[in-house]
Amino acid sequence: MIDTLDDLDVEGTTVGVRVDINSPIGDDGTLADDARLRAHVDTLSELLERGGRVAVLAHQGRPGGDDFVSLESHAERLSKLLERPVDHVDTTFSDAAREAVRTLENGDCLVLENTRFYSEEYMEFDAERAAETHLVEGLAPALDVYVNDAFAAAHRSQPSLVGFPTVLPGYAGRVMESELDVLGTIEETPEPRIYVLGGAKVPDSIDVAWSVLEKGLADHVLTAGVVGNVFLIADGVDVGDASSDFIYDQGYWDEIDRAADLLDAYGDSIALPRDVAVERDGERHELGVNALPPGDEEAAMDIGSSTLAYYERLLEDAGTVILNGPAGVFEEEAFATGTRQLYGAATDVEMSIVGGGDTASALRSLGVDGFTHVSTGGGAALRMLTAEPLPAVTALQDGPKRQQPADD
Ligand SMILES: Nc1ncnc2c1ncn2[C@@H]1O[C@H](COP(=O)(O)OP(=O)(O)OP(=O)(O)O)[C@@H](O)[C@H]1O
Ligand SMILES: O=C(O)[C@H](O)COP(=O)(O)O
Repeated sequence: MIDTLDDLDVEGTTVGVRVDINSPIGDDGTLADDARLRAHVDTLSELLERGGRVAVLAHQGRPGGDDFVSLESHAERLSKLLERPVDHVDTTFSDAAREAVRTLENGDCLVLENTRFYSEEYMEFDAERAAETHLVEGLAPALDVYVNDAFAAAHRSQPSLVGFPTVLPGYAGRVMESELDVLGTIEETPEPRIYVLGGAKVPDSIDVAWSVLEKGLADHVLTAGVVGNVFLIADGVDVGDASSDFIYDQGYWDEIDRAADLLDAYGDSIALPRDVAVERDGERHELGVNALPPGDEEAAMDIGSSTLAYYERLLEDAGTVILNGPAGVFEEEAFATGTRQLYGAATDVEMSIVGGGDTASALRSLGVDGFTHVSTGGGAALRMLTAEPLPAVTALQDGPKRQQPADD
């Protein structure tokens, strides 16, 4: 059982709120897309309107990456979205950070610096050990309670996610609550249950396929995108040099053996593309798998229309469909057809769940909506869709194991 904001007496309480606003960053090093910030507006507004004193904690990027930047521009954007001043503090758990948190008044909000600027935050710990990190020991004394709204990072067992709820009373924010409501009950969703696995994260998709087929969660797994191409190769189809080289370059060659093992074990439940679309003379051109391989330069960029018809027929009988990753290179209009149509057909299923933040923004750009639930998380949603526990959720469930360090 996890406490939510309904269980929290907010007025006058200093709340550390972990959000996931890890976002695309432009060439100038500032925020380029605010979709993830918008997702947390309900939680933050509610806490502020109820008289909370809010210190926002978040990570941005990974060390060494171009998107590993300060949260200053995130704070500026949050200020506009929340329609109130939101200060940015350029440290996370120093004296200055604690002082800024302690001087918050009811209804005030500040953003602490990128948690991953400190090396401990890029490590995975068990919850007890995470509670002993500099970040948690340094900041917890200035907080009364901890709210975790960062569903999209909940598959990480990093200090800001599992350490704070070990020393402070922990609550799920509104994003976390709604994600858990839907994704935490995947085993109870209407059957038959179909998983559609597309996109380019082949190892993750094969992990999901193994897990959901082994556990009997999936009645069918439909493959598309690069995942579909890997399954075609595993089934003995020559998808051509261009697609094979792409799979090899991504380091996914070993995945073909894993896909073949999966076909041996659960072949009857796994659907493979029956045709693919390539670019020929500058246009979309469809080829049945029997007509493969295509020309040397022609990559399989989308599923074709007979695959779509086949998958749509399977979806007609589904009670629940869970989708992750696009069916093709949706960024190019000629190859967006598979994603638009397949995801469109999924909206007619009684329960339709989309896992994966990037897929969600792709769907918005393609004008497809009407799903039962679109998750804010990529890796976290995938893990939940296999009915595996998430460390940050377990830490909230377990509750504080010991007293928070004393305020000085
Ligand atoms: N047949 C294909 N060949 C090459 N690239 C493909 C093909 N099908 C899909 N893609 C690419 O896959 C990418 C998206 O895959 P990915 O697995 O990262 O999905 P995602 O929705 O971004 O996942 P998440 O939200 O979990 O990050 C897109 O950029 C798309 O162009
Ligand atoms: O974007 C995400 O999936 C989350 O913010 C987690 O980020 P990470 O994969 O860098 O831990």
